[in-house]
Amino acid sequence: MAQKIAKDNFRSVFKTIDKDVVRWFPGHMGKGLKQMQLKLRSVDCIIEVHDARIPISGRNTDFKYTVSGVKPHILVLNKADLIPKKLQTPIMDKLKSDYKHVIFTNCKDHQCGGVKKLFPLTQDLINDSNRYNRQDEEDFNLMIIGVPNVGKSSLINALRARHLRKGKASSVGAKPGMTRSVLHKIKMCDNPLFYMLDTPGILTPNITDVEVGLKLALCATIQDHFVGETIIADYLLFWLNTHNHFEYVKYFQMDKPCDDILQLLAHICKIHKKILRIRTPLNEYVVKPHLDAGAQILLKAFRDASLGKYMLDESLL
Ligand SMILES: Nc1nc2c(ncn2[C@@H]2O[C@H](COP(=O)(O)OP(=O)(O)OP(=O)(O)O)[C@@H](O)[C@H]2O)c(=O)[nH]1
Repeated sequence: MAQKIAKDNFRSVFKTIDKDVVRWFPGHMGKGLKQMQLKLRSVDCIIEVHDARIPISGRNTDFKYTVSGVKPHILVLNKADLIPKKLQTPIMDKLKSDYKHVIFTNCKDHQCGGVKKLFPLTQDLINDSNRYNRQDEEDFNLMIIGVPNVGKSSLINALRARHLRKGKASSVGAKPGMTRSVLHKIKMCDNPLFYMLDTPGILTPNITDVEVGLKLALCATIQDHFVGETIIADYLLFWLNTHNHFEYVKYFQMDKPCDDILQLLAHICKIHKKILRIRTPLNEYVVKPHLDAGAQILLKAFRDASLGKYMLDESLL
């Protein structure tokens, strides 16, 4: 009840920023998309990876018209360990008109059922498809696509560990934009002979909806400093409050929920001792909370699920 009363005064709309804040489409992404299109003739199946925390928001719909269409296509929703498991079926139901084949994976766990299922499904879809110019080829080429930082390299490594017992072929990074070398061909499996074309993460060039852009930022598909840690943290607080997820109150040892990001960040700085000492022109020191450091702590707690497992598109199901 206390939470209900507090929430009545909270924001119901997030309206602080300009659309341009979430627009980020570096040159290498445009170049990458063109190179992917050129390689399509030699591809037998497309594996599109997306973040399971935003299964509906932020998928690059350009893929559908440019690199996909006639080829078998599987949507892999990775980082499934970060969302409540019970949401997997409703998500598949919601996506079924766009994607016939959806698999949930957790690349942190090589025994994960989704990683095990992926290649048998790929093989079935290729067998049932028209390979056009590639009918006589004995090897199968897969292309992995997706927006940055959704775990494409991690999935390649997990599949290679499973099918080839090999170590890392693709570098994994916590920051988006790690994979820039365009269209690396990587052996994935001997029998059947599968190769994977690794591609750089490509964001949709026109993020028209600010909330979609902020969800992409919250899931670290856009580098934090392009949007600003405090703005992303503010959106997280807004999202948690509007979806009645108040686990942060206990996690950050607060008395009650709050809707003011500066108040929350100041509190986090206090308990984590993130304080800045600033010298004044009069040679005196003032102390103030290191708000960016507080925002990073809050974002990290969301991203590693310490605050709880959340699926940011839950109201779209
Ligand atoms: N919790 C969790 N984290 C994951 C999973 N898969 C990948 N990660 C993490 O997500 C981050 C990005 O992983 P990458 O594999 O580098 O992602 P990518 O899509 O290749 O990134 P780009 O090269 O930027 O396009 C890393 O910090 C990984 O450890 C997963 O299934 N669960």
